[in-house]
Amino acid sequence: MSFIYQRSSALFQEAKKYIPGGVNSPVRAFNAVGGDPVFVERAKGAYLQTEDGHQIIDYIASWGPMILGHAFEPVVEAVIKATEKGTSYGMPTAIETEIAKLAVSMAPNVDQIRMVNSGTEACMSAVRLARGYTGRDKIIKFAGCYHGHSDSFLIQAGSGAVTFGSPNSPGVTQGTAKDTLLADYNNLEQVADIFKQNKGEIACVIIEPIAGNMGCVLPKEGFLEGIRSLCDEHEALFIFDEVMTGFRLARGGAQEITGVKADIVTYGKVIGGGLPVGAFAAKQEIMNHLAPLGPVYQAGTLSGNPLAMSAGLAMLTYLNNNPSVYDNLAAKTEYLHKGIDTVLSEKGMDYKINRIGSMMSVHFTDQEVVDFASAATGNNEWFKKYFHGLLDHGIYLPPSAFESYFLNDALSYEDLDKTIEASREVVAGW
Ligand SMILES: Cc1ncc(COP(=O)(O)O)c(C=O)c1O
Ligand SMILES: N[C@H](C=O)CCC(=O)O
Repeated sequence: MSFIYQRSSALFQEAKKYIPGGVNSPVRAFNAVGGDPVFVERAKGAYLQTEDGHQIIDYIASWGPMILGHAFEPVVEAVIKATEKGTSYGMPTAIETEIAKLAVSMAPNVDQIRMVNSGTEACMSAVRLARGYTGRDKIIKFAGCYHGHSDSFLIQAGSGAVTFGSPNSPGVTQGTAKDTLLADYNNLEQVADIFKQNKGEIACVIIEPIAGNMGCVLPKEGFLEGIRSLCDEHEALFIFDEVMTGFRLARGGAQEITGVKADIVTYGKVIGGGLPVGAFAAKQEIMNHLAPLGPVYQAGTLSGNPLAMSAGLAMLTYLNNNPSVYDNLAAKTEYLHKGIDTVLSEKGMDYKINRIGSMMSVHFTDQEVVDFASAATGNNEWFKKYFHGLLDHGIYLPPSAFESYFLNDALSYEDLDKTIEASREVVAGW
């Protein structure tokens, strides 16, 4: 079987005339896997309907937000209802407090939350808040972690930045770059060394507590706990970037799963129910430093937009009332993991599969994938063949090895079996 994407290719050619590279976010362009991207016409549940009329199984869920599947009824209804009342006011609304109250009741260790429009904004604002709070400039980040495209983070960044070979983007000034100090994921000694060499200068450590932008990479036991202690010892703040993991891995995200407390937590994706939302949250004592209460300025014309808040509220309400979703998702992800594991091991291939909750990634390498360097040992030719092979069978995986799969609750075991069988057929000929 081979799906044809003629209309997608034509649409891509047209798009390239008016949009740089034909896309509004680089990873969509398929540069890492070759070929033309698939254009989507609509989506429902676990399936994307392509512009060529094919129904394909979706494993990216809009890069995470669509945890309950596409066009989830309660979210769609909430957005329609909100739209009928008006699309933006630039004035406070009751729904902003409603979603804030619910979000802080689900997330551990935070009292208040501020809504923004993207994960990038959330992380950028969280770091500014940490700098304003501590009166220090330097931050520590980890190679292969992606915190959006704000200047301070485009230093050895993961996701599209590394996929496109510019983890350190031109346009980021030396002045900005010098304040971002780098460590390897899962290397606590390096973090301790950086603290030692920059005594009294580190404002914060920002991390994906469970990483999803170099594939899915899990923290080793003691790693996050060790950073927590270092931050306490040096009076620096610990920022968990939970843009991917927040409300996805558990009601309380990675903080709940790891048991490690962050000082500031950033959110995105699921919290917006598929609309453009980001957020950052902390204890009141830290949040009091934000304008209009404190001197750290942060703002947004469309922040707390009523459509976005309605979508987010419907999504969080469902997840809060149906915690079994998380167990179901974890069971489905484990099933897929085991199925692909069997196929690849029977074939005698070098591979590693990392998984937690509803996130996983397949790495074509013989090394344990624990940081960016080990993720980069993956055989990209195999990755491309695997990606296109599955796409030919109507299965859409993330089009880069430096991304995670995101499973959604609408996926059936039949969909998972189809994916496993397709994997078997794809690698059979290798
Ligand atoms: C962990 C993480 N942080 C931040 C971001 C930035 O979010 P956005 O793309 O909404 O700006 C992303 C995704 O892009 C992400 O995965
Ligand atoms: N890894 C990124 C977000 O999670 C991928 C989405 C994008 O950059 O468009």
